[in-house]
Amino acid sequence: MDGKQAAGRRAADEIKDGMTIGLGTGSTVYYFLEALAKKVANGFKMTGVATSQKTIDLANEWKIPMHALNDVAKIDVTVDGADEVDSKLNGIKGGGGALLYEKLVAKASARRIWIVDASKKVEQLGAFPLPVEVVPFGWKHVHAYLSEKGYRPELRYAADGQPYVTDAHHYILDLHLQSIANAESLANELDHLTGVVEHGLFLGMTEKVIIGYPDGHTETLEK
Ligand SMILES: O=C[C@H](O)[C@H](O)[C@H](O)COP(=O)(O)O
Repeated sequence: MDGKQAAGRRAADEIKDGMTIGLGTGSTVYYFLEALAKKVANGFKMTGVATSQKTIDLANEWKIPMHALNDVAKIDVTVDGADEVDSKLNGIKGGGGALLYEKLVAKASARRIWIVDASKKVEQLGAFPLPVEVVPFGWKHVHAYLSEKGYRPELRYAADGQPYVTDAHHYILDLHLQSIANAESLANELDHLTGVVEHGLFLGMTEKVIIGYPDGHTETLEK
């Protein structure tokens, strides 16, 4: 077992029969979905709302019942991964490119739980490159602006050498900041920048973080 598996399995214990559950994206969420699929196979009733095409594909393969976000009135709890988490439960997400749909699903959720391994715990956010989702039209001008600000943006590429395209058909600029002194102010700046659709700063957007360790034990941080 690794830390991701421990956290993913532990999060499945939080799910109650009849819930509508936001399903995050990534390699840690994979283990949560695996545990959820076992519950469903044993007769557990639930509805999932996915945050990416990758998660829809996995859920379909594992016969987890799904609805689109527009088809549910509310989500009881969302379980998602994160790339970095600080002690105030603020985080960076979007390493897998799913930040926009993840933020939409998180905002529609009554409760949010993040599942991570211990490597994701940080003193200060920013060593992980901050993903910024931008519209392809004129993206070079947004890149130039962010460069001038000293944010060291880098266009994300896919394995085929083409720009990485998100599920919502946007590009991603990863900001190589090293550390973020004032996350609120940076989030506010990015929120108001024309051409930016969303960014990976998730501030005050989770109530619980489950940290998994290689020996299988977990630690929970709560607000
Ligand atoms: O866009 C991807 C998501 O924000 C993921 O939840 C995040 O990148 C963590 O992924 P993983 O669990 O694979 O490290």
